Amino acid sequence: MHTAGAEPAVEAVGLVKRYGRTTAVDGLDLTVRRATVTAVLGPNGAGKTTTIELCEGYRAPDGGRLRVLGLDPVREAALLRPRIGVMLQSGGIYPGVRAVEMLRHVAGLHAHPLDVDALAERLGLAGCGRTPYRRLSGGQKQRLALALAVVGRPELVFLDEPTAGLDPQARHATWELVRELRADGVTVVLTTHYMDEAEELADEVVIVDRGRAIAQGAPLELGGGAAADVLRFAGRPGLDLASLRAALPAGSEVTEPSPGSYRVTGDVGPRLLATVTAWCAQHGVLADRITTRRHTLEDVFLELTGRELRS
Ligand SMILES: Nc1ncnc2c1ncn2[C@@H]1O[C@H](COP(=O)(O)OP(=O)(O)OP(=O)(O)O)[C@@H](O)[C@H]1O
Repeated sequence: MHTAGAEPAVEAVGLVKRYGRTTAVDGLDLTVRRATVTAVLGPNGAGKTTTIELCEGYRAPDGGRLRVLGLDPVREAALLRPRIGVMLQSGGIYPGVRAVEMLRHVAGLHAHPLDVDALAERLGLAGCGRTPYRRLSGGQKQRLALALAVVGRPELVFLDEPTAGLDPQARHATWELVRELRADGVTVVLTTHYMDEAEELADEVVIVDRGRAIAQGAPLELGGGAAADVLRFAGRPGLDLASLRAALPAGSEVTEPSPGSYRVTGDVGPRLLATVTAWCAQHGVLADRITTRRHTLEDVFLELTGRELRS
């Protein structure tokens, strides 16, 4: 439907937003290509929601440059609003209004809306179509907010934590919808705390920390590809890492991100596992909860910031 234009869907350079003495967004750079899914990932308070609200034109930046679909989101809000879909985290909906009525009303404001009944059906809202908004469950409210964001067939959709608190079935229905939007040429920007969500859905992941984008790239590219693996184990705190490091094959690294929790990176295979357990045996350490897995975005975040993503 919408072809990928030359100009990005979102372009932020040195974006700044302050709330009193708190700098929520602190020189953030972000480029979102058209017809892609971009996941903005980061810990609580990193500035994700504020960034999205700036893009939507709900807040005015204190510094930097921001263009959304080539427009200034605040000064050209009247031109931008009809072209974007916004999923609000809460509020903004009259408590007495019925779910499907609301959806029909919003669809009616757009020239080429999606089919309301089909959308309600697939998001599991058909059964509660006559229920007043205030009586909907948290998950139903969330799915309605998603439906409202996309029903007008926008060019660009902002989804703030679209699957937070949803059950697995609703979560997968949401993912499916996001994939279809993308296939239809829609650009999707979503925030999430879930690594698997970012890895499943996103063409591009932006890791935000303390108001800045500290890394951006394709999930696999950021994760270092399948070759970069991690072995984790638990043991007593304060093990002699220098000694363990000396025993490991070249190219490996070991750290203790939190007391008693150890993380070994490198070519994780049977040899590395045997080396670690042999070292533990020699040093009277009962290694517990030994796991090996692919290097994830969570590991990338840890390496970039020295902190766990969810603290
Ligand atoms: N309306 C506001 N007034 C004052 N401070 C705010 C306001 N909104 C956000 N903040 C502060 O700005 C910082 C960034 O918040 P923001 O909600 O953008 O982060 P976030 O990454 O979306 O976090 P979360 O994952 O918890 O939703 C935080 O320190 C927050 O306390």
